[in-house]
Amino acid sequence: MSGNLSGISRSGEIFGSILLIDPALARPALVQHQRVGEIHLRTSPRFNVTSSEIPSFEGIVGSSSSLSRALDRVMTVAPTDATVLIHGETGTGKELIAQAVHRLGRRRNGRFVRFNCAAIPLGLLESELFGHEKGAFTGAVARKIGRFELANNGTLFLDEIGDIPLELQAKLLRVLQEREFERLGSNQTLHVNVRLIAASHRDLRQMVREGKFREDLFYRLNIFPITVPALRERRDDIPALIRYFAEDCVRRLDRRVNLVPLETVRALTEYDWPGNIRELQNFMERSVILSQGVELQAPLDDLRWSKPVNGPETQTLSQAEYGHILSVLKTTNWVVGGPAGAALKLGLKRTTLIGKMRKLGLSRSREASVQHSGTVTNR
Ligand SMILES: Nc1ncnc2c1ncn2[C@@H]1O[C@H](COP(=O)(O)OP(=O)(O)OP(=O)(O)O)[C@@H](O)[C@H]1O
Repeated sequence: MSGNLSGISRSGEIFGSILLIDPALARPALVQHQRVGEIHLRTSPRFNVTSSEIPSFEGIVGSSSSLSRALDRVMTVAPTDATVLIHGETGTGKELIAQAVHRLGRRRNGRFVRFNCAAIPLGLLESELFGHEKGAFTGAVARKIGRFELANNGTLFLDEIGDIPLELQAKLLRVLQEREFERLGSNQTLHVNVRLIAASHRDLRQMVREGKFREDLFYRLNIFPITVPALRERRDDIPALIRYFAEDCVRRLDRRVNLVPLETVRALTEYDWPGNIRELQNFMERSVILSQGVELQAPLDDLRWSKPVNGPETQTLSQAEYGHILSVLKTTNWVVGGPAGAALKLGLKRTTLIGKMRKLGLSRSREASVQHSGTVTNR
């Protein structure tokens, strides 16, 4: 049987009885439909693996039909070595899907090299991907091995591929087609054997129509597309994710929480989660930290951020921080790093700002989806 079932059993012992192994799919399927109820957490060290109530496959929690469709596609494509293009909003788990494709494929013993192409200036991006020779440009004090070389005989996961400038797309196409490239500042052609998995929250087809993405590259990438559904399109998965993140945080942070009350589960299941699973994960961590007793005290008021409001309200510090960072990002047209980027304007390092944005669930796609759904924010 293939698939990672480590989340279900421990020391050969099966906990609980609500999981079935679907022999056709070789992964756990939940027998009964998730119902919304209070959640009793299992946080004793005996359960320091994913507890049995949590349906998961390759570390991907959930059993909704839309997620199952995506996981079926993962299992179909993984052994083929084909290029995969993953589409989904920010925080939906695209990287987890990419890792599953790698682990279930022929290259599982090779490296999985991840690289995020977002908000990186052209020159730096080129040298990160393809490497450079010593002296190739000012500041190139030593030879640098690029991600393609690092991923040789393994998998390269290029996140936010829609952010690769047109100038570099031709070079990327050449590596995909000819499997060869040169380091910056070198005439020597290098040959690599890399499986590419690309991901984007943008509509690449639309970018092709707008002339922002090369059509030939799009078709070369779009051999096997996988769409990861937004969390609001798979609300059935929310209770399992609440349990998963709550149990993880309680153990990690050594807290006493053992119950998620019904009204909290209800509110979290109804909320739209524009930042998707990352936003839920961060929210659960915040909730566990804020909880004094055994019952989870979730700051449900924070969830009103993206809902219509009638009048001025007092902002929390996080809301104020979110609003300020957002307004600066708008002035830089969402450029984070570099001399014209938001990080410099805010007096932060690029990585610090990116970390803050992740923690706050602040992203361009979230803002776009909030505007798209016509909601008014109170930030
Ligand atoms: N189904 C899931 N089960 C458990 N954890 C998940 C699941 N999906 C996502 N996560 C967690 O949520 C966080 C965000 O996931 P991930 O980085 O894979 O999303 P992404 O779509 O690649 O985001 P981005 O577009 O911003 O790069 C990670 O910490 C990941 O482990």
